[in-house]
Amino acid sequence: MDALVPFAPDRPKTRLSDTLTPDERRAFADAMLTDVLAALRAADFRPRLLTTEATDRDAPETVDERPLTDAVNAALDAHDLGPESPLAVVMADLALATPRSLARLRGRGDVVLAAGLGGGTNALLTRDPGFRVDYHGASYLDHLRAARGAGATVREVDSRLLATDIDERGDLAEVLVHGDGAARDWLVDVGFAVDASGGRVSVGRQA
Ligand SMILES: Nc1nc2c(ncn2[C@@H]2O[C@H](COP(=O)(O)OP(=O)(O)OP(=O)(O)O)[C@@H](O)[C@H]2O)c(=O)[nH]1
Ligand SMILES: C[C@H](OP(=O)(O)O)C(=O)O
Repeated sequence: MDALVPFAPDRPKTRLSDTLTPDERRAFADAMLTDVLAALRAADFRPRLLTTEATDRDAPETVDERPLTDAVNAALDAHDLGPESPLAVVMADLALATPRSLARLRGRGDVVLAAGLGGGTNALLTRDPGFRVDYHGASYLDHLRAARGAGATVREVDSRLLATDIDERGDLAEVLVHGDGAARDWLVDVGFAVDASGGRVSVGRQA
């Protein structure tokens, strides 16, 4: 089963600008991508990168410089969607995604949606030839509406691991606490650690 992984390596993770330098943000985004590709493969998906610039990854890739929604919809146009040929779309910043959580995308339903915290759509799978995406904003609600409007049956996947996209400084604590892959290793290597000294969990960095 094919899984499209959108990836924008040129200026990634701008919401982490207060915490990581541009080079570090690129390296961290790359480490998260490593984890997502590994988890997809372990869940028997065939990952395919949809990237804004060429990468040297060992995965097939389409380079498309258009904004996210246009690029994903072009990939949906090009895929012969149907019950026997679904396409998943899984974001590259799901550092906690496990094979088991990703496998839930295969559930029944013409359109299967895994929400992100904050209203986004971190992962989906469609078998419906008429469904198209509209990312950013409350895209989860937009996707629910679009799928129902197209007469598709919808299944929602309620998964903490898929809901946790890593966008902001506070999200790094989730990676340090729950992650066990390249993204967590990268954070530890550059000096990040969980700081629970104030009774609440945050992240600190050693100089
Ligand atoms: N192909 C493609 N992927 C994108 C684009 N914008 C974002 N992505 C990817 O889509 C996923 C979700 O991205 P966001 O969290 O919205 O954006 P981001 O660039 O990672 O982070 P911010 O700059 O903080 O918004 C990540 O896997 C990004 O790499 C785009 O224009 N084209
Ligand atoms: C791609 C976008 O991600 P967010 O900007 O919500 O992290 C969305 O899920 O619509």
